[in-house]
Amino acid sequence: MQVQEAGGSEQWKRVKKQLRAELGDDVFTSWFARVDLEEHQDGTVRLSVPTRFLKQWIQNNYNDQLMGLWQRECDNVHRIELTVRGAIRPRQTPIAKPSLAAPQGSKPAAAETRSDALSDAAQVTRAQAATAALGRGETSSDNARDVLQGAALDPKYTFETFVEGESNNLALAAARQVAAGGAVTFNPLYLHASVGLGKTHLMQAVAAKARASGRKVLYLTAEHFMYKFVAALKSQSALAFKENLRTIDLLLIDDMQFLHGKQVQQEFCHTLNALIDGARQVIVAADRAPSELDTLDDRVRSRLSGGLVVGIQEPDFALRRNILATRVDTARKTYPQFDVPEGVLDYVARHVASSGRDLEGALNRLIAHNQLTNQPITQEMAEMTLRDLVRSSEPRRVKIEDIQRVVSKHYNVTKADLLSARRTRTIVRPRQIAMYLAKVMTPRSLPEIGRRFGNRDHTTVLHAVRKIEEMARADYALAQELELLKRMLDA
Ligand SMILES: Nc1ncnc2c1ncn2[C@@H]1O[C@H](COP(=O)(O)OP(=O)(O)OP(=O)(O)O)[C@@H](O)[C@H]1O
Repeated sequence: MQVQEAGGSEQWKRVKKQLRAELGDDVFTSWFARVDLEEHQDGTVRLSVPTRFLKQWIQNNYNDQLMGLWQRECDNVHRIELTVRGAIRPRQTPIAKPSLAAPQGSKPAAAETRSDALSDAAQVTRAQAATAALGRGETSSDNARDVLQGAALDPKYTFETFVEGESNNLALAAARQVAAGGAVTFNPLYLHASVGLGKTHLMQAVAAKARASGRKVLYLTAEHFMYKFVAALKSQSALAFKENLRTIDLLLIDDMQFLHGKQVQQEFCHTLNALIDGARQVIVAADRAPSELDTLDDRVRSRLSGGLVVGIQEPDFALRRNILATRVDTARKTYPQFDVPEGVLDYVARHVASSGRDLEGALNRLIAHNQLTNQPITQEMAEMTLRDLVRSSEPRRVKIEDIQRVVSKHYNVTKADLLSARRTRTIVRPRQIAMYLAKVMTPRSLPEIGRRFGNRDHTTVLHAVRKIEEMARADYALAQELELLKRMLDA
């Protein structure tokens, strides 16, 4: 057996110096400040760390880097071994005297056994106590513990109040399954949608349900996560922060698009890996698909895409109408006299088309108007009260004539064909598309659109709008074509 190579501590010093240069002070301090060299013998470098968590973390995330740096120092190194120091073992001088060198594995094995007898919770407490004992003060351990508190949940956001529609049914089903617990199947679950389409509502519904069933849940926005992480780094309690995160059963990160900063992303990725590898559930929500999160590091993006990615589309008329009806029912619990005629609900659902948030805003405005003026809610009152909202939700100021011109040119039919009663397929489809575009791109009502398309009934227009919405959901090429037409009209 080869005895301890002289100069190991010098080598370890250089390895640490290089690690610090490569990782930066903050990351180096949070992971490597408490790593000691125990032995360097027979090509094996034995390092010790204070907790099992730290051992696993370094093994999972920094093993190759450590190996590379050691091999630069000494090319016979072929193995890095990490062991957990016992809680009360006095710190040893890194290099044992040659005559005292223990047989390979004997001491670390004992240390490991002692440490394994301690629960994870005890280790976390110990890490925090150690941090405090190092004179880093109350704030560091407070910060670390504080991470588990997460952001407050809005009691309104439950599965019961979430309205299902074609644009969100897959996301809802996945969220329900995750909330129910059991075997972890989609991990991470990644929900994406543009603003106000119900991501936060669904995330919080999952969090509330999982928490009620006794699971340890942490719901944070990405900004919140960054803030906590940076605060932990500043107070030098990053290790306890990460150890605490590791005890979570379900981690939910909202508004992922706001996660910035290389170091924070790196740490988030490590946390993600640790949780997923430990079969803990992670749910992430963002305003776009992972592939479009261009501020994110490739590794984070790829890990995020590795579970189930589900988009929530814009609500169709039926869903908007149902969301409104549900909201009216809820409002009636507080204002029993609140009454919204069906026609007004249709009007709001048709004209406030962009998101759940806008629908809610529109309804709140009707309630306020009704309460403050005692005026009943009528079509006229709604049109007046929601004037600016309807106008601002009009995506663009496009004229029906422009739509007819662009569509007829694109599909090679005449405008007269579009307005005619002819029912050949080559004319029916472009006509329906033109009516659909008139609905989504102009503020015109269905009867008015009908009139402008050869005096058709408003139900014919409604049928065309639904038909095209339905086809575009199933047919990606058609959805693309509609986008193209919209862009041409928008130019
Ligand atoms: N399907 C739905 N059923 C009931 N309410 C909904 C639905 N979709 C959206 N909402 C409501 O619309 C509002 C906005 O939704 P939410 O905050 O969840 O959107 P978001 O996608 O997280 O948007 P942002 O990215 O802007 O945060 C909330 O009040 C929510 O309850």
